[in-house]
Amino acid sequence: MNTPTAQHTAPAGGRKGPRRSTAPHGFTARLLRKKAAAASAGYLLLVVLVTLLASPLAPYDPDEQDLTAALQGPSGAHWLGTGELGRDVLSRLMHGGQITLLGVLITLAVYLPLGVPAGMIAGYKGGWFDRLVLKSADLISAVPVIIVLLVVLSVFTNNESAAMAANGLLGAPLLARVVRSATLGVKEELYVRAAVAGGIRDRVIIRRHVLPRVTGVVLVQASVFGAYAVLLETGLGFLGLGTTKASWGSMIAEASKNIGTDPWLLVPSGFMIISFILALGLLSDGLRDTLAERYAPPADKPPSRRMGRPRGAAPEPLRTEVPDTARVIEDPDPDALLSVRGLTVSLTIEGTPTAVIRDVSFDLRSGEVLGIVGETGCGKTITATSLLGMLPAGGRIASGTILFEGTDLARADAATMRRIRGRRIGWISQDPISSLDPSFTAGAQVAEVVRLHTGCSRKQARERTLELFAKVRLPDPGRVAGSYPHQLSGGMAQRVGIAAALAGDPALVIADEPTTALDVTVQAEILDLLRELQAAGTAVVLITHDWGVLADLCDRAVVMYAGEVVEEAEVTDLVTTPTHPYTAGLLGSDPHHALPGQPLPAVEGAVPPPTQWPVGCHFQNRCPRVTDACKEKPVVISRLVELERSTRCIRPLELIGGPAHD
Ligand SMILES: Nc1ncnc2c1ncn2[C@@H]1O[C@H](COP(=O)(O)OP(=O)(O)OP(=O)(O)O)[C@@H](O)[C@H]1O
Repeated sequence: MNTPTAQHTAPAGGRKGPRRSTAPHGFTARLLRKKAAAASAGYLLLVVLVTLLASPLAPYDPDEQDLTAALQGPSGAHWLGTGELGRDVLSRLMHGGQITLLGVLITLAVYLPLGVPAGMIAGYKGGWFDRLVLKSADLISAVPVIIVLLVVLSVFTNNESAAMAANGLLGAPLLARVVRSATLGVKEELYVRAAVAGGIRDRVIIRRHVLPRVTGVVLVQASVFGAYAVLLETGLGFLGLGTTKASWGSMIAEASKNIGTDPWLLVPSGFMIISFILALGLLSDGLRDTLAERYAPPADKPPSRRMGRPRGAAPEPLRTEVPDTARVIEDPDPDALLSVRGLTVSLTIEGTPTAVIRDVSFDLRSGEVLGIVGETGCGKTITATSLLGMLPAGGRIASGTILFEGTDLARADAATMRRIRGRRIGWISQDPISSLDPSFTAGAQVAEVVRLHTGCSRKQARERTLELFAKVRLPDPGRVAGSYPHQLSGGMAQRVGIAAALAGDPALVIADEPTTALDVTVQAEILDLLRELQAAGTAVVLITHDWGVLADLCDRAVVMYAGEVVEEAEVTDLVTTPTHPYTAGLLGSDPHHALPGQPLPAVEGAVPPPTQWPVGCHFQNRCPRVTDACKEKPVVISRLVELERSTRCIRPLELIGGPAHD
C-alpha cells in the first residue's frame, strides 16, 4: 500500500479575497455550475455537518448497548439497524464520522503545510533543495506505508491520530514533487518573468503569483489524499489497529465479523465510505476543470508565451566559442548609460553548452533609443534578457561585460540584479496580456511594484498607480485599476505593462517587440508613449522586426544575424546606406517597400541555428556577395570611424560604392 499521487497536473489556481473576480467569472459560481461537482460538494457538506452535530442529532448514544436488540435490520426504532452489541448503527455512523474525518484532517494538516511550500520552493529556486525534494519523494515511494504505520501504532498504541499524522508526513514529499512540476511551468509564465524583471522578491512572487496557480493541483491532490486517508482509517479499523471508539473503520470491522449472519450491517458503513470517497473524487474533478478554465487563454488569444528552459549548463568550453582573434573590444563609451562589450551567452542545446549570441557590443546613452533588429532566432531576446540577468535556466554569460551605471551586470550577484530590475531597468514584454497575472486586478499588480520600489503605504501606492495609468493615457484609470487582465484589450494591457515598467522610475527600459501583438492604431499610440519616455531622458532598448518602428523611434540600431551583431549605425544611415549584405537584404524584404502585385523580395534561406553556425561569416550561405574568403575564419566587426558605424563584413564599403577588396 503506497501513498497515492493524483495524475492531475492541469493548470491550477484559486484564491479568495478582495481581488477575486466576481460572478459570472467567480470561481465558486463556475464550480457550482458543474452538476456533479455541485452535488458532491453539497453531499460532503451535509456529511460534515451531520457528523459535527452528531451529539444533538443522533437518536442514541453510540456506545449504548442493548443485547436484546443485537443484529437487527432497519426498523422504526433503529433506522439503519443495530450492531452485534445492539448499538444503533445510525448513531454510530454519525459519531464515527468524527473520528474518520478528524483522521483526514490530521493527515491533511501535516501533508499540505509541508508539501506545498517545499514543492513551490523546489520548483522555483531549484538547486540543492530541489534535489533533496526529488530524492525524498523517490525514497518515500519505495517505503511501504503500512509497515511504517504499524511501527507508529506499536509505539502509540491505538493512537489513530499519530498514524494519520505519519501518513501525512509520508505523503508530503510526493505532494511536493507534484507541486514542484506545476511550479516549473508557472515559473516560465511571462507574468512571473515580468514580476522578476520588476525586481519583486522571490518569496513574494512565490506567494502572490505561484501559489494561486498551483492551488488547483494542490486541491486535487488534497482531495485524492483525503480519500486515501478515509480508506487508511477504515483499513486500520478493520485490522483492529485503530481506535476502539465508533469510527467508520471500526464499523466495517464489526460488520465483516458478522457478514455471514447479518450482511446488512456492511451496507451503511460501506455506503458511507464509498459515497464519501466518490464525492471527493467528483469534487476534485470539478475543481480541476474549473481552475483549468480559469487559466485557459481566451479563445481569441494564443496561449501565453513561455521561455524554453534547457537545464544543466556547465561552465565548459562552448561548442561555438568565438576565437579571440575574431573579437574587437573597444573601450566602453564614457558617456554611455549602458555599454555592452564582447557579450557571449551560452545555453545548453542538445546537452552541450552552446553560444547563442557571441561578441555582442553596443553603447546606449541616456535619452537614446537603440533598436535591435533581425530575423527570428538571431539573438535579440537573449541579448535583452542577459541585460536583466534573466536568461533561461541553464543559460550563462560566458564572456563579456555589461556596464550599466558603473556596475558590470554580467558579474552582478542576485541581490544587485534585484535592486536594478524594475528600479533602474524596466521591462516591457511583447505579450501584454500574458505579462499580467490573471488572478489580480491590473491596479493591484502595478501597486505592488510601486510599493516595492518606493516603500510607500497601500493608499499612496494606489494613488501613484492611478497617476501612472493617467501618464500612459489609459482611459478611466480607476476602472482599469479594478479590472482583471481578461477584461482589458491588448492595447490597454500593454499600457498597464508600461505603467508597471515605469513604476520604479527606471533609467533604461527594455521593450521586447512591444507592439507586435497590437493593431496598427494602438501600435502608434504605444510608440508615442515610448517617444515621450525618451523625451523625458529615459534610455530605451527596442527589440523589433519592424523597420518602420525602428525608423520611427530609434536613434541608432544594431542588426543581429545568427547570434552576432553584423552592423551598428545611426538608423538613417542603416536604412539609406547599409554596409552589410544582411542589412541590405532585410531592408529589401521589408513589407513597407512592397509593390502592389509584386512578390516581396526575400533573403533566400533561413537563419542557421547556433549548433550549425558556419566557420567564417554566419551569413555566407545566404549572401549574394559571398567569396571563399568569407568562409575561412570568423569575421571581425570593423569600426568605420569616419562613418561612425561598425560592420561585420570583410568588404564593408562595397555596398556603398567604396573600394572593394578581400
Ligand atoms: N531556451 C532556449 N533553449 C535553447 N535555445 C534557445 C532558447 N532560447 C533561445 N534559444 C536559441 O537562441 C537563439 C537566439 O534566440 P532569441 O530568442 O534571442 O532570438 P530572437 O532574435 O529574439 O528571436 P524572436 O524574434 O523570435 O524572439 C535562437 O537560435 C534560439 O533558438
